[in-house]
Amino acid sequence: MTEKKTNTFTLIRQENNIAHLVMDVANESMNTLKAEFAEEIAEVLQEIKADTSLKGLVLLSGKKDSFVAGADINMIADCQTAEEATALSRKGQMIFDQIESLTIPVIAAIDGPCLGGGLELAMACHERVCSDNPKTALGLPEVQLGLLPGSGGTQRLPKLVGIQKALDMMLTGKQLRAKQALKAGLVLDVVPNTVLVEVAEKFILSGKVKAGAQATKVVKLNLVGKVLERTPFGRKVLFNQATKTVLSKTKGNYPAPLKIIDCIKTGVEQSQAKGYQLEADHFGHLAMTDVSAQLRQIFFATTDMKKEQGIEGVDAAAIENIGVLGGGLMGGGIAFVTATKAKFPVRIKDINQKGIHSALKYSFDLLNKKVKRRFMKKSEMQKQLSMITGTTDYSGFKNVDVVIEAVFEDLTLKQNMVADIESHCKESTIFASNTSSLPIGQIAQLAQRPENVIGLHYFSPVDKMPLAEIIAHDKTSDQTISTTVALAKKQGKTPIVVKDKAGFYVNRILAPYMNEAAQLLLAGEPVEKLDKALVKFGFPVGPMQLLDEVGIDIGAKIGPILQAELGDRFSPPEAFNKLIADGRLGRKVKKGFYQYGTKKKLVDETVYPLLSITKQEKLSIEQISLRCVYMMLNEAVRCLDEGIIRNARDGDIGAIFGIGFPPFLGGPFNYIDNIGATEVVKQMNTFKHECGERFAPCSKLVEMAECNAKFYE
Ligand SMILES: C[C@H](O)CC(=O)SCCNC(=O)CCNC(=O)[C@H](O)C(C)(C)COP(=O)(O)OP(=O)(O)OC[C@H]1O[C@@H](n2cnc3c(N)ncnc32)[C@H](O)[C@@H]1OP(=O)(O)O
Repeated sequence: MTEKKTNTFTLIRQENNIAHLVMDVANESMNTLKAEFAEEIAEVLQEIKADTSLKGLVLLSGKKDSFVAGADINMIADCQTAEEATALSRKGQMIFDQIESLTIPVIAAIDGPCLGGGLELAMACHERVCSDNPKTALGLPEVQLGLLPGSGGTQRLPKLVGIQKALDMMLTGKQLRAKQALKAGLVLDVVPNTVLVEVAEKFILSGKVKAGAQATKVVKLNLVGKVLERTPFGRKVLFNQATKTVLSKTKGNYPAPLKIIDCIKTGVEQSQAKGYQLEADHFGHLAMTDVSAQLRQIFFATTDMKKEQGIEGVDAAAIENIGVLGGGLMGGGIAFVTATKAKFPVRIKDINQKGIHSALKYSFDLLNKKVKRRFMKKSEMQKQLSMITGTTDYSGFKNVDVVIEAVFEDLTLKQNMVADIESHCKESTIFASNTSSLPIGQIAQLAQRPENVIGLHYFSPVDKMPLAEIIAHDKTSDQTISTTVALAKKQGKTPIVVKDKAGFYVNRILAPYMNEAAQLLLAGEPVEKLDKALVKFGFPVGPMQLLDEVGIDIGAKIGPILQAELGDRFSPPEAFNKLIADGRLGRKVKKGFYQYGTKKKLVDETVYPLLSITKQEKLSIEQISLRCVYMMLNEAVRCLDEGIIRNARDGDIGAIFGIGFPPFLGGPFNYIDNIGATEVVKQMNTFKHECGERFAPCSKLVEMAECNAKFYE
């Protein structure tokens, strides 16, 4: 065995004349691709080419459980000009071309994440094989950073999996698990990681991997697929449809998806060389956009947040068993993420069997979907379901470490639950309330061990929404905070620690925005126009639809609580009581601002006479969105000023992950920084003059405007 070593790569020649090229970036937990590797790779390739007795090459990672997480995002963020970023892309393309043009068979042995530039590298190899490690994932997530695959990915992926699948992967950034990658034809086989390299070698020795095979690979397609991908007319339909879908989803706010389509189309219809050129040019341009800068910022922020403990220096207590009180929609969702993501056994208590069944059904339905799609084996589903059990008394609660309460929003009921848990569980058991509006301090008021009481506020649907608010009251212990943060992270959530004041952070900034939309409706602006305005601005749904989804009664219940503690800008419009009296509670009763049961989404026009509204369109879409959004911005700044959130970063991530604040704007604080506090204050004063005192900019914002300050320096 001979060896050649550079900083990052080790080339080890095996006795069977196959060489292993091991990538291991020094001092980093994961491999990422950097421009400076070009010289190291050139050196290694020269060595490989010089050895004429080599039969093949296996490319693998020296890191445990991870292959290559893509190009180094810091390196892209450091580019000062589009030309610089284009040059980076060109360099990547050229290096990968050199790997592809090796005359010995090259196979990538993938264990763990193989993303972005990492997958582009693997696709430049002549074949790929991956492990069945649950961490193995193959994808091109560049679009989520406002970029496109810039090292040949837009050209190679369509050749390997077909145009439709490649469009789907690149436009959504979705990652394929091992089995999905096999089904898509992206890998030759899926094997346990203990034999991964051995199998890769066997593929070379058996002749299954051939140098130059990429060029002749024919993707398996059904008849419709052949018509769509292999005829000019079919491809025209395909690309037009993809463009239409992108525009309807992005409302023109995200430039990367259209550029991705452009690159694929150019490569397929013209030539690979033109495709490469366009890919590099578009990559350079996209890297310089504000959209990409904001999306990269979100990546950096969430990576930092993964490391935070809740309270610095205070370790979380060990947890093994979780209890959930209430088997409703929230309780069911919490049990699901606890059992399937955190992998803790869950004991659900409800007052009746029906509640327990509905919680179990929640998990069954979600897991069964995976089984039906063949993403999961039935035995695995059964194993996961067996982690969730139910009771109508407190049997099985003696050993739970954390109890998450998800019962009705009733203070006395919740205080009784605290007392129950204190008498049925261990002294150390944490009581975490999923309340969305009641102060945690009041829930803990009668507690014997208030230090164990905390808020853990999830968003619906729990299995999808990534945020959790962790609310400490005055007496919550530091260890309770760190333990709850650790639990939320294990459940797959991004937690933010917030102060115990009405509405916490997310609902507090949402309420004035929703109220403003209600004011606009009462002034005659049509329901669908309000929703269209905010969707165009970048929210996933508009305020009227959101009210229908959440429940008009829920909004009405939270409003007065916020008003009592925070003032009149939170007073919900009185006219909305008529909606509740009319039984118009939203989607759950199939009666709200919209009609339900119709094919097309239609406004229920009877809502106008019910609220004594005469429709009259006075404002533009832009004016509508600004009025709603500026109310939210102002409240977010107040939250920062009052210490409700710890910093602007938490406020931005909270708004994006909890409400769907447009990610491309980077969250309320990044957005204000971009517009400039002075400009925001000026606009708010204009609104104040036109619409009333509720638009008065808060003192912190005024102060920032005066000294031209930013939240992020
Ligand atoms: C030209 C090309 O086409 C352009 C590109 O490739 S752009 C990059 C595309 N790749 C991506 O978007 C993947 C980004 N990374 C991820 O999604 C996640 O890190 C992951 C799924 C790979 C792993 O997640 P997880 O196990 O939770 O680990 P996580 O804490 O996020 O990351 C571990 C470390 O790797 C770093 N890292 C991961 N991917 C990185 C990347 N692409 N660039 C820079 N750093 C990266 C993280 O910053 C973190 O660093 P730290 O230890 O110093 O804090």
